[in-house]
Amino acid sequence: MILGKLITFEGIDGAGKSTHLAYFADLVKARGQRVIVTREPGGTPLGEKLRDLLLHEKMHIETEALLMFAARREHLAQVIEPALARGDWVISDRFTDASFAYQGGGRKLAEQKLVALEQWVHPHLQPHLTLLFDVPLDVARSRLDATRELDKFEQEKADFFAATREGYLRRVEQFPHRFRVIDSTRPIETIRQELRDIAATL
Ligand SMILES: Nc1ncnc2c1ncn2[C@@H]1O[C@H](COP(=O)(O)OP(=O)(O)O)[C@@H](O)[C@H]1O
Ligand SMILES: Cc1cn([C@H]2C[C@H](O)[C@@H](COP(=O)(O)OP(=O)(O)O)O2)c(=O)[nH]c1=O
Repeated sequence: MILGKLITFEGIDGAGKSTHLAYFADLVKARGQRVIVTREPGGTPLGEKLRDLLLHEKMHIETEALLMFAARREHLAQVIEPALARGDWVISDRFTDASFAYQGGGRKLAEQKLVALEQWVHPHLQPHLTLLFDVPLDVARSRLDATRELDKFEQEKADFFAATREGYLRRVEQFPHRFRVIDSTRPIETIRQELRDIAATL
């Protein structure tokens, strides 16, 4: 049974979603809600091992998609489903929309294969709310370059990220009721104000 809510954060690398995750979790906690903050790929000991492989090893695109969903299956079983059944809220740094955007959009894996995996791994569960942090590619790239050592995905070329961003925007068109697109080119404080407004409506 689902008593809690699943809220997911999405966006291309460098869009700014990690910057806002803890802030948003605190807003929800301040409303008296128990909150679990987690991430994908990862969120469990096995999932974190799979994350390490996914972010650093070269592999076939279908292997990549299958491992993303394998990590997700474990995450659902160990963390997300028990939390939602307790009535806790789960805020996840990425979930299945990332597979549609990165493996579907970026890597061009057939969408029907991803739909089949989604049907297998979580036929009934969808996020209650998904915040998509959206920025043009050049903004995301300059933010990434400024800060960190790049993993396998972050080393991809601009056309990969253009296709990934398009993949996310297609998901918004398909499921407009659960997405909020955040214009992440604005200053952090302006985005925080929008997050406060969103948290107040939950
Ligand atoms: N609205 C913003 N304006 C300016 N810089 C930002 C903004 N949001 C995030 N950043 C910076 O961009 C970089 C990438 O942000 P991060 O949250 O790690 O991205 P993501 O988790 O989406 O990959 C960080 O250095 C962060 O401080
Ligand atoms: C969940 C998920 C992530 N990814 C990718 C997107 C990211 O490039 C990478 C890890 O995500 P993320 O945790 O956002 O990386 P970082 O902490 O470095 O910002 O995994 C997929 O390709 N498919 C998926 O289903």
